Amino acid sequence: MFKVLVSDPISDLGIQQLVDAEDIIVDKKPGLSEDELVAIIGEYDALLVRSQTRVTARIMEAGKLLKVVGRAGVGVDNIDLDAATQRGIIVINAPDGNTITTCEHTFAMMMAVARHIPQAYMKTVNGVWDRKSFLGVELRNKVLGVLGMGRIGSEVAKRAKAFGMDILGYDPFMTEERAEKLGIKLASVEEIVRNADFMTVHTPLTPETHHMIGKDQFAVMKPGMRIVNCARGGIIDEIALVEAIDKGIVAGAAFDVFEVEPPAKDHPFLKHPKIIVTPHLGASTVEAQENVAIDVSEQVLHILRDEPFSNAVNMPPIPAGLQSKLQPYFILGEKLGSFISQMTDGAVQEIVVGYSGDLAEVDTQPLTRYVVKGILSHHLGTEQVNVVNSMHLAKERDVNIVVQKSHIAKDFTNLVTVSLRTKKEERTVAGTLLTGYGPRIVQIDNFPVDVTPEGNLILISHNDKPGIIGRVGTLLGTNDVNIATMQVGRQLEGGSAIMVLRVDKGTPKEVLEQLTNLTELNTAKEIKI
Ligand SMILES: NC(=O)C1=CN([C@@H]2O[C@H](COP(=O)(O)OP(=O)(O)OC[C@H]3O[C@@H](n4cnc5c(N)ncnc54)[C@H](O)[C@@H]3O)[C@@H](O)[C@H]2O)C=CC1
Ligand SMILES: O=C(O)C(=O)COP(=O)(O)O
Repeated sequence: MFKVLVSDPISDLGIQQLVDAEDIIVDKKPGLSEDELVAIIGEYDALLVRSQTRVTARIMEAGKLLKVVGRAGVGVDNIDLDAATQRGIIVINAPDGNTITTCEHTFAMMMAVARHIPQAYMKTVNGVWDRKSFLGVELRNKVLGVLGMGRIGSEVAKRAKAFGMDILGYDPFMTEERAEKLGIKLASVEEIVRNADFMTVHTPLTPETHHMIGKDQFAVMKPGMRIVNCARGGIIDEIALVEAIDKGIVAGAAFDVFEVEPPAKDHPFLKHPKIIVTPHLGASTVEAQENVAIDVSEQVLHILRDEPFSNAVNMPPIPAGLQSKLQPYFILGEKLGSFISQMTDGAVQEIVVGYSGDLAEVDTQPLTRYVVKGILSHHLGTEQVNVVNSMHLAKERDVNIVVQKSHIAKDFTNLVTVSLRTKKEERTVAGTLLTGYGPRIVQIDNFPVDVTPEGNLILISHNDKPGIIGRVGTLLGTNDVNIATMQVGRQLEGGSAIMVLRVDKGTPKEVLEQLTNLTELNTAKEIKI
């Protein structure tokens, strides 16, 4: 049974699939403080949030069972991603569900600031019939600057065209072709600031976008500009904006978000006649809330059930086509990692992963994470290591990871080779996926073998001399260790050789020691997969 904690107001309909799932218990406890969350998070496998809950390192530290933090929305700036990655907690968001809703709120704000709607409403309901103070402007034929041309920015641009606006867009990832398709002109921040009549921001808040519109930009801004921020507080410098309005540079501003939320009671925006505000309502429609909750619940279910999932924020995304191609190899990669780490002595210094054949053609980075997970799990424990933090944990321990690719895979269509270098030795295993048979280890060091990496194994290195197999069999038999299968590999008759035995249960330490005392037997290691 998995326990899911919902700590922000999230659509009931959206999380219904979690509530209905037989293996899930959902607890809804919105509005908890950090201390309250720390006190209870230990019993939960998943945490679902919106933007109110700050998911801090302390909360994740206390979340001993926590596998996933699901954000029912886009921005994850309320979640300590580094802490999550270090602890192997997957953070997912729901990036598509609130795009249109937030785009529409942006237009509501743009129209409202152009026509002074909130100010006019206040006067009217207070009994003042004032038709002189609220002369507005049209959107038609105006230049709209859009900073951040992602999902929301692009939708804003499309709709702005219907209003007859000319659009200047800035986004470091925007290509000329895409700009042309959207019917907008690419421009720099400075060009937008100097030329736009309206400006709207749709970037995440990052060190790069923090105060990207500040004193310097207001100094060269086209007088009379109107500014909308439905993205994140802090992209526009709040103090510099108030100054720019008071100097007559900016004609008006509409903000849905603040540098600190909720803003202090004496925040300069709250009483300013030319600034209109909403309390972070960009994503607040029935439709968007259902969409994001459905999306995030679906992925949380996949993660808890160990199924393929999407929208992880602290892991590079795997395109769907690649995911289906690599998926069968994930188990092979992890088993190879586990196998080699158990057969190698000493602290790991370097991992070399080789991909040959068809695998050389694709992005194998996700698969490398599984190999590294398999290796590190042996040393750090399976609870501590997963595909989110495996590369991070390796880096933290100064383990060098080298990936090599070759189109030639000897006798196999695909081959994954893993070499481990420690202070003491360097060992290698190679494996492949046999259609219909699953993962196979086909090489251990220089010895060709055919081993199914599963269950209790004993890896023996010995000299290829008559009688050795019999002696091993007798010793194990005497100690009640039943051999299920046996594989022997050698390169030269009479030379060094290896034996891989699958046995029905774990082999006691004393029996392994007795094995190494047999004549012509060099080492014996237990490997559990
Ligand atoms: N007010 C609200 O309730 C809501 C706010 N948001 C916020 O809106 C923002 C945009 O959301 P989406 O469009 O869904 O995200 P997105 O990821 O699709 O788009 C963000 C775009 O910003 C661009 N970008 C990043 N750094 C930049 C920089 N330095 N200069 C210019 N562009 C830069 C990216 O290349 C990307 O295209 C996010 O911050 C999100 O959290 C989203 C939904 C609701
Ligand atoms: O999705 C986002 O980034 C938002 O800002 C929406 O926030 P909310 O879920 O309404 O608290």
